[in-house]
Amino acid sequence: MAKILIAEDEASIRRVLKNILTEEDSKFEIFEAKDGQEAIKIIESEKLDTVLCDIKMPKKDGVEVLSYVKEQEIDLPMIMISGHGDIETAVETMKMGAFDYISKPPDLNRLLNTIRIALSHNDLHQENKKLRKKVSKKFKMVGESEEIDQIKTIIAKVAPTDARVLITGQNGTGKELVANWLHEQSDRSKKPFIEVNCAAIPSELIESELFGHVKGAFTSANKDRAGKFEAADGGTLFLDEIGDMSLKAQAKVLRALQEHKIQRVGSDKDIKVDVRVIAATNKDLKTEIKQSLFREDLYHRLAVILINVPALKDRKSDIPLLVNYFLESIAKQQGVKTKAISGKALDILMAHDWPGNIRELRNVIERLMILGKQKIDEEDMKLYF
Ligand SMILES: Nc1ncnc2c1ncn2[C@@H]1O[C@H](COP(=O)(O)OP(=O)(O)OP(=O)(O)O)[C@@H](O)[C@H]1O
Repeated sequence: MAKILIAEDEASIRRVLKNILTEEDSKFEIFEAKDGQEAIKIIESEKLDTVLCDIKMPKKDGVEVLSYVKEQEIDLPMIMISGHGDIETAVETMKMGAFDYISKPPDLNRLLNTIRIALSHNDLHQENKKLRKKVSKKFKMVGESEEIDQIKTIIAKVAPTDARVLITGQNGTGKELVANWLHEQSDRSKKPFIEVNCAAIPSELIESELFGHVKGAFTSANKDRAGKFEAADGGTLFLDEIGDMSLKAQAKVLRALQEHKIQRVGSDKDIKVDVRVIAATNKDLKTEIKQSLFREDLYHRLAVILINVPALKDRKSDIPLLVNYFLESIAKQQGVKTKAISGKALDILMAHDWPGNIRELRNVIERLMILGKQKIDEEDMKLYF
């Protein structure tokens, strides 16, 4: 069953379009949005097959909705509807990647034809689309604060280059998300993104984990094994919690970065690797360097570009958006109806300092989705604050 969104501010046109579409196929599931903001919400929460999108709309116009779809890399054919005055804009939207545009008043045959083609385009791209959805959903970066905007701008500039990036920030702020975005927006996106959590691997195993080993290198090495550097060849290696890496492993990573070569543990054979390294830490590496716990030369190799992801308490204006996003995404995950939240309950969330940052916020919302009332209120909040 195809899901179609009609984004149009004029109720009468919405009604006409809806009638045309349901007459064409009673199995079409039609969604309606009366402005661009609503359209984006529906695009985020529904697996749509196509959108009929008016160019002139309040709040966010059709061009902004299209930009959103493109920025988020959502594979969704956008059919733009243009009025008299905005044919030129309609042509512009085609350049931006709109699927097609039709003029108002829409010609019935052309409208239905365009929708048919858009839907068959979807069939062809089904597999691809599923993959994309997975990516865009998993890596969605919600937030409109200046801080998040700045991070998105840096990512867009840095991602296509091979520059190494060091991401700093407290736990749960979204460092891994930033690393994922850098990979997804780079030319390496079709190649692997390999993550190593340096804090979770015992120091005696980290070298073998990163560089692999040959049979007999140590007692339990009963066969040759490639490490993460080799696994990430052509792609991106994300070294999370790099501040926890042993000095010995740091020396080896430094060599790998300088020479683009590694050696498996127990072997002196060089293996060439083409890997972009992105590292993250919640530690202050400058202090670690002073205490001789982190190599300064490695720091300079890693921190070509520095991205600091701010704590949630320093960008509280993003909380309402994040709350809505988590309410909807968790509801979808659990296959239940989403919940509303009262103004007072939201005030309580805004007043909290979120030491566990976005991860903590997500957990609280998840619990509220299970235990809270259909409209989450102050009473429900008493469970947590
Ligand atoms: N801007 C955001 N929009 C939506 N979800 C976010 C955002 N930032 C973080 N998240 C979500 O919050 C959780 C924590 O983020 P992430 O794992 O990237 O943080 P981190 O800084 O790498 O944490 P740690 O240092 O503990 O590894 C994840 O589920 C992530 O998807």
